[in-house]
Amino acid sequence: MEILVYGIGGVGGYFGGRLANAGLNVSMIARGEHLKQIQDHGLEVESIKGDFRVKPKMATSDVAEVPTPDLIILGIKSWQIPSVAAELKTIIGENTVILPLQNGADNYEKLVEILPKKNVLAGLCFIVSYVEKPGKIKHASYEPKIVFGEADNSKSDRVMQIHDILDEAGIENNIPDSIQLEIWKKFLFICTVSGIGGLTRVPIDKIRDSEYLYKMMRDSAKEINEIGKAKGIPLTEKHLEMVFEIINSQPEGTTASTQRDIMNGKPSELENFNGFIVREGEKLGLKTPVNRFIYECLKPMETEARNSSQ
Ligand SMILES: NC(=O)C1=CN([C@@H]2O[C@H](COP(=O)(O)OP(=O)(O)OC[C@H]3O[C@@H](n4cnc5c(N)ncnc54)[C@H](OP(=O)(O)O)[C@@H]3O)[C@@H](O)[C@H]2O)C=CC1
Ligand SMILES: CC(C)(CO)C(=O)C(=O)O
Repeated sequence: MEILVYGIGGVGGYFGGRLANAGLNVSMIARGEHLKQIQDHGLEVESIKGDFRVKPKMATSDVAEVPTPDLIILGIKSWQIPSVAAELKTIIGENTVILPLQNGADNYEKLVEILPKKNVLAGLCFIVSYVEKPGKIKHASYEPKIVFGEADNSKSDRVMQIHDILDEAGIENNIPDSIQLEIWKKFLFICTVSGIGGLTRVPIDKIRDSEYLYKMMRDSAKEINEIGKAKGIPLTEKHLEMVFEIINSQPEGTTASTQRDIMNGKPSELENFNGFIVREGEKLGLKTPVNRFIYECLKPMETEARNSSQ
């Protein structure tokens, strides 16, 4: 099986690295100094699950150079999906399967606006990892896991085959009964903590310590839950409570990856998180005042981050 991992950051680098290290045919799309280091010295992964260095079958910045992939794993940020999907359209084969691992609730929908539905799966992942320096990925904490499935949640031969490959590479994975519910459960958590975390610029324990901010976080989560429900996702009050159990059990100092991007003045997934909730609320006729407040407060900084990264 030919596997292409597009985007060798925290997520693509860890999971792509594990697959390559298991001896699978993995090609990697990276760029700049990171690509050069991977080409010259292989990809280094320092992980709480064991360190390794691996030479992928190919590392390039040009998708046209890679063999037609059977499986493409997307390790890019969610706002990069439209441009990357347009690029992939030129190289996929009849049976290529594309697996997105991004945070965000509408990555599948964005992909199928550009790519044939039959080529696209839905998915997400759990890990805390990042590019420590060009050529090196650091997996700092969290038991890594991929959750994925067909859009109709059928246990097709191809998802079972991917499940076997992930198992072979020692990557914990799960094909749930409803991938849409799993995506929204994670989104409910990540959107809740990232927006308010990015705005207050403090870790989760400091937000928990403030009665005012904790209530604001709950109100934000309630709005996200309502939007999900209105879109037909079987979210309930139980899911809201589960998210707050997770929030309440996070150790001191915890920040989410999107919150860190916001705090570091980098382009972030703000548009795909709180911005998405605001726009969906408008479409559905549901008010989202807390998410709008967070979004509008962070938007000028996001615009500046994007302008200065070009
Ligand atoms: N990191 C984490 O711990 C977790 C992240 N997630 C989610 O996973 C997704 C990916 O996040 P993460 O891995 O942290 O992001 P990173 O920024 O670490 O990785 C994205 C990578 O894609 C590369 N890339 C983007 N466009 C191109 C291109 N055209 N050509 C070549 N390379 C490209 C980037 O390169 P460059 O740096 O040059 O732009 C970067 O190396 C996000 O949706 C995030 O929310 C989910 C769970 C945990
Ligand atoms: C919450 C966590 C660490 C789980 O994978 C995550 O997705 C993120 O920080 O982006």
